This record gives sequence, structure tokens and C-alpha cells, in this order.
Amino acid sequence: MNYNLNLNKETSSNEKAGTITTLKRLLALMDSERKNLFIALIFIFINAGLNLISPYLIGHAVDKFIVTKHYAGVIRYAVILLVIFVMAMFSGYTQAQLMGKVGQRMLFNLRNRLFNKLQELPIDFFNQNKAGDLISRVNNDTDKINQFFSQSFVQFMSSIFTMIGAAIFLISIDFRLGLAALSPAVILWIFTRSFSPWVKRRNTASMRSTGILSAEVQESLQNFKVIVAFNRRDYFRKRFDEVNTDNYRNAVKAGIANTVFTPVYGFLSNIGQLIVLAFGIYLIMAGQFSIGLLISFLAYITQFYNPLRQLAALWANFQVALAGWDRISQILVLENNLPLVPDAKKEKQSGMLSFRHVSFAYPSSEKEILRHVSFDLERGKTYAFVGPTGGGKTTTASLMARLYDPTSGKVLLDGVDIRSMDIETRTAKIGFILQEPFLFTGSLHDNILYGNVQNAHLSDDELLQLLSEAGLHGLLDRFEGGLNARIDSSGDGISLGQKQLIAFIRAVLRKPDVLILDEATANIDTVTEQLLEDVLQKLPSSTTRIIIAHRLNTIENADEIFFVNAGNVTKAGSLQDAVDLLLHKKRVS
Ligand SMILES: Nc1ncnc2c1ncn2[C@@H]1O[C@H](COP(=O)(O)OP(=O)(O)OP(=O)(O)O)[C@@H](O)[C@H]1O
Repeated sequence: MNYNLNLNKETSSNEKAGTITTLKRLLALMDSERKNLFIALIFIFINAGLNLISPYLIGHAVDKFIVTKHYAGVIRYAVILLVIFVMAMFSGYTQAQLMGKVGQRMLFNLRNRLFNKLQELPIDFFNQNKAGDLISRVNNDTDKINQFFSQSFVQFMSSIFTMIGAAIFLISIDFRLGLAALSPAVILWIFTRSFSPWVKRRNTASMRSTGILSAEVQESLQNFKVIVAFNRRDYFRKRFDEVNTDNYRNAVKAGIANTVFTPVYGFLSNIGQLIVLAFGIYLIMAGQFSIGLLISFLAYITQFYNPLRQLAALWANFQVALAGWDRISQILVLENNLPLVPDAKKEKQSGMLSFRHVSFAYPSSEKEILRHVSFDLERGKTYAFVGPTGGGKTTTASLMARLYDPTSGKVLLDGVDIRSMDIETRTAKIGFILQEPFLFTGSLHDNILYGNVQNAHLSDDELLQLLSEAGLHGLLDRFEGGLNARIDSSGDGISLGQKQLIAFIRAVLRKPDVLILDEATANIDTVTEQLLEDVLQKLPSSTTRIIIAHRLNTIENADEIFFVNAGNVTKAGSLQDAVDLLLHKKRVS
């Protein structure tokens, strides 16, 4: 599956969908907010209704009391109008409050949904997309949708109610004049339909370049030490300048597109008023219309075209929200390409961990890293995987932990295809210490218990007890502050060796059946390494240990050594044979 969001058109399910379909999908996001939405809509409706009654009352008052000079009645109408205006103010306040909360909750749920989806996706997705772009989708694009729902949606619905009400009043006061007044709206409708896709496209392009900008910033901040060390600041400055310029151009284009509706709507609403004025005065002169009715009529025209003018701006916001939703749903529609394959049969005569005719190529390249590889690893033994840089050791280990699926063949754990194991079972059985351990901001205590559901709620003392039982407590001396040592996700403030220690303690405490150490001790001093070696020896005798290492002392205690190179994984024999192979003295038979 192609996971590249910026290349993969198939994942953009909304791109070709019409506005109504996309709107329905957007509204589906509000499923849990139905009740609040309904109450808000009632208040929006009441507010629009109250605002619509006033022109009629004013026109009525003019004809009944002002034209006939019965001024006492005007006071009564003024009081009624005041009550209506106060009620309208309260309903307006309530609807804004309600929708503000609905919008925030929706933003919260949407971000949660998006983040959970990101957690479900395979490593390959993260290989193909830049973190900065994903962050921009989770933060900026969801916020565009929130802005629409919490701010524009009330105005949007209120404008629609008001317009419909005003149109009904216009037509029922005088059918001919009403139709003439509304005729410019038809032109507006055609104009809006024709230009909306273009506006949405420009907004999508603008968001895409914001994502690229965010990725660029993230990349250079992450690598700033290397940039400074290699004096590459000019190069990155130039790259940033290009991306920033591109983002600026796209934002300007989107801004222009977003303002295209407003002047046209303004112009055509003025034409509507002009038509009413001319036609209305003609009807008054012909004795077919009253002054009071013309006043009401002009007010209703304003009530029809003003919201329409607002709708022009809101329509642009809506297009922005749609474009944001497009980019978000590109992620939401993705499926993990490592699905659970149910009902795998247990295979006889296999080791604890076995490769059966495994071939593998990374999805982004044609090159086969492993070709028809088969081997069996037994329970409780220690295996070393050696080979030249780029030979395929990490790839082999990744397949053992099902970070990827083989292109063909099977990986078996206890005779069962690991594709049939649910993620909890698999991760409980296989502990993987990566070359570059993952840390997050928090205490050493939190970092050690990361992903350890069973021991997640241990206190410091209980954790200390557990660590000393596992022979790991001595390693805490390497951290100032012990379990309370502050760890930063960037890894600043601690050494690479300390990072590897955390990953080691984390994995060992979970007591996995298979423990894979991928260059896990490369940056640790020899004294600490001996400590780790002792811990490894103290692991339950049933634990299978797989060690990938370049340093010979790390592999000398292995029960068996495998040599990984050029698509093959072969038994290397003794340590000396492995060294010979590494030095190319011997060819793999
Ligand atoms: N995500 C990826 N996408 C495409 N190719 C990859 C990816 N990761 C690794 N490779 C390629 O796969 C090959 C094997 O890489 P691998 O990391 O498994 O080697 P290794 O033996 O562990 O090397 P080292 O000793 O340097 O860690 C290399 O040619 C590498 O370029």
C-alpha cells in the first residue's frame, strides 16, 4: 500500500466528492453532539425568527399609526420591538455559547481519532511521511474544521434560516415584487457553484505547503546540531526560504480565492435593492402598494441579502474546512497493511522462532533485502546476527517483531504465523531494543515502565524492588536522581549509552520470550556492558536472546552465530568463522 499522503491521490476520498457528500461526512463527525447541535439549531431558529418579525411590525406600525397620525400606538410597538430585540440577544448569546463548546469537543474528538489512527498505522507510513506534515494535519487542519463549527456554523445556519424566512415574507407580501427582488440570487447561486471547487483547490494547496513548511522546520530543528557542526546553515536557510516563499505564494492565492465571493455578493444584493426600490415606487404610484409595505420590503431585502453577503465569507471558511477535512480523511481512510490473519495452523517441527522461505523488499524500493531465508531459533538460546553494514540485520530483526510482513514466506513464533497473533500477544512475547531508543519527556520511572501495562501503576519503591529482583538496580547509578531523573524526549541531557540503558531496562522488565538487541550496547562502556551481560544471564532460561552487534566481545557468548549479507542468512559456525566471513576471507557456501 502506498502510504505517501502527498502522492497518494487514492486516499483523498473527498477530492472528487461533491460539497453535500463532504458536508454529510463532516456532520457525521458531530454524531456524539447531536443533542447539543439540535438545541443550538433551535436557538438559531428562534433568533432568526425574532429578527424576521421586526421589519413586518415596523411596516405595520408605519401604515397603521404614522400614515394615519395615531402616534400613541407607536409607543406600544416600540416596547414590543424592544422585548423582541432583548430576546434575540439572549438567544444569540446561548447559540454562540453552545456551538463554541460543541466545536471544541469536536476538535478534541477529531484529534483523538486522528492520533489513534496514526498509532494504528505501520512503520511504513512513518517512513513515507514527514513528521512535520503530520503534526500540521493534527494541529492546523483540525483547527480549521473547529473554527468553522464553533464560529462560522452558527452564522451559517442563522443566515440560511434568515434568508429563507425573508424570502417567504417577500413572496407573501407581494409575489411579483418578491420574485423580482430575489432574481439576482439565481446568478449568485450559479456563480458560487462554478467557483467553489477552485476556492477549495487553492485552500488545499495552501494547507499542503503549510504542511511542507512545518516538516522543514521540524527537520532542521531536529538536526540543528549536525547543521551547525557541518556549517550547513546557509543550505538550510536557502531550503527554508524556498519552502516559505512557496507557502507564502499559496497562502496569498488562497486568500484571493477566499475573497472572490464577497464583492460579487455585495454588488448583486445592491442590484436587488435597486430593483425593489424602482418597482416598489412604480407600484405605490399605481396605488397597488403602501409606503409601510415598501419599508418592510426594503428591510426584508436587507435581511435576505445581508446574510447572503455573510454567506459569501462563510462559504470561503466552509471551503477551508472542507480542504482541511480532505487532508485529515486522507489519514482516516488508511488501513494498516499488517492485518490480523486469523486461523493460522500450528506448524510441526519448528523452533521457537522460525523463518520459512522469507523474502523481503521494502515497499519503497524494488531491491530484495532477504531472499528465501529459512532458519530455526531454539528456546532459551542466545543467537548473534553479524554481517556488514547494510547487510540486512535490522531488517531481519524487524521481520521477527512484525514491524513489516515478508513479501513472501512466513515468520513463526512457537510454530504459529506471527501474522495471526494480536498485537498485545505479540508485543508481550517479543521485546525489541532498537538502535535508536525511543524516549519521551517525563521521569526515568515513567520511561522505564513505558508500554508495560502490567506494572504501569507501580510506585517508586515497588519498581525499585522489581528492578533489584531482575538485577537491574545497579544500572540506576548511571542516572543522577535515580528513578526521578528527568528525561527529555529529544534525548538532550543524557548520553546515547544512557538512552540504551533505559531501553534495555524497559525491555527486560517485560520478561519477553524473545529479546532482540539491535546494536543495543554499542554506546555503553565495557563495565556497564558487563553488568548488562550479567542481567542477560539472569533472564529466565526460557528467554531466547537475539543479539545484533558489531563488537566481537558482545557476541562471543552466543550459542550460535548467523551471518547476514546479500539476501542470505547463514550459520557462521564459530566466532572465528564469523570474523573470517566479515573480513571476506571465506565465502558463504
Ligand atoms: N525503510 C527502508 N526503506 C528502504 N530501504 C531500507 C529501509 N531500511 C533499510 N533499508 C535498506 O535495507 C538494507 C538493509 O538495511 P539494514 O538496516 O537491515 O542493515 P543492517 O545490516 O542492520 O545495517 P547496520 O549494521 O548498518 O545497522 C540497506 O540496503 C538499507 O538501505
